[in-house]
Amino acid sequence: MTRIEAVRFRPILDSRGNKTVEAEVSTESGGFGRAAAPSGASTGEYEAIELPVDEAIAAARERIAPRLEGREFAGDQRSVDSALRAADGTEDFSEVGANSAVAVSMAVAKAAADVLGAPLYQHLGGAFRGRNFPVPLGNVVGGGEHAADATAIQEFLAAPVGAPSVRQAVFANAAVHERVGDLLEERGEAAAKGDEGAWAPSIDDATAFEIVDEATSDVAEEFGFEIRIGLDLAAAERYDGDEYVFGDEHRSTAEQVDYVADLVDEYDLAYVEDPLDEDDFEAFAELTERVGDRTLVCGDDLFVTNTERLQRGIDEGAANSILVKPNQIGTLSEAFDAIELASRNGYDAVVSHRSGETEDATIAHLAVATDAPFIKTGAVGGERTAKLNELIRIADEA
Ligand SMILES: C=C(OP(=O)(O)O)C(=O)O
Ligand SMILES: [Mg+2]
Repeated sequence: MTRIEAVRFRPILDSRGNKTVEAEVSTESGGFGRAAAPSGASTGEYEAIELPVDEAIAAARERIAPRLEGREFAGDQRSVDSALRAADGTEDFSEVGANSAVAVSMAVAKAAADVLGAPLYQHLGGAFRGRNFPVPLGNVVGGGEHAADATAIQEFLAAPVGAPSVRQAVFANAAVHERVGDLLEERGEAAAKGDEGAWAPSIDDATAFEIVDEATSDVAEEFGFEIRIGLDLAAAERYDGDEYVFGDEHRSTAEQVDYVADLVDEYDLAYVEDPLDEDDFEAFAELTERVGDRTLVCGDDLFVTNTERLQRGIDEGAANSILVKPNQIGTLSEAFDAIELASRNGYDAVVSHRSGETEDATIAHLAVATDAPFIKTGAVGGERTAKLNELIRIADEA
């Protein structure tokens, strides 16, 4: 296995036009990997810390590069990720920035795959991976922290659970997105797009449900397989410490549980992410008890890809699914650990993009490498299709 020779950093643009960290890793044998950190807008309180980009890069040059260059082997991802932890020395990567750490962690994995001459998913997951593909959850209408003056619920997702292939699932989500656009136009609702490429019309959540329900039914009929609806309520952003405030609606915690449980039944939801506040394991557990047999109750801000928080959730029955965002925790090894802990305990992992993204397609490989049952990475837009098209390519070649 080959030693890391050099680690370089530069600021590049993300999809919101903000600066983000790109890392490049080269190995003594000529292997090369490049990766970039994504960035959230509706970030969880317990996520690893994203530092201002120039600060993160300066810290990484000073603290990360010397610990890896000439010392670590590219193929030994766990040792590399431990070195990143040691270079930082905090629990939350607040010294070097989770943005620097995750960019390096992913770039090292790509360099190691390059050395092997194997696709990244195979380096990460082994020779027997590449047969199963995640169901892509496609954001078709949204607001919340991702768009101003749009729906209160952050993401309305198409969930093509009946698709016979990942390619058909990806195309179906794009078709739902297009159909939603047509329906909005028919209603005279001019709509811009939010950060993830979803339509961001100035309509209330009830109207969005009508439109997404119609669009998913139309496209399901056209494609000939089942397409359900999922949601990311991003409820921590809507909880004021006393009530949930979604548009004009104010709800107590008990009312929020009732509201989401009713939505699950009314719209046959396949998936509800962050339906409740990130500190309220108990209310999560109550909702999961009520609807967990027929829908995925997924923790994003609740778990922040952190195995300690996930273990607490498992112990308390708080959910049955976890969102996995490598930059929430800072290393690929720890994202892997979260997925493994989840699957050992019957939790479905949903590997996820962030609202601020780049062309980096690592998460597509991560999902295939871990046999994750779902991936959430938008429906349209170049930084989203980078991952979706990568899935199609992997499926083609695998
Ligand atoms: C992808 C999401 O958004 P962000 O990256 O803004 O946290 C999410 O909340 O699931
Ligand atoms: Mg979320």
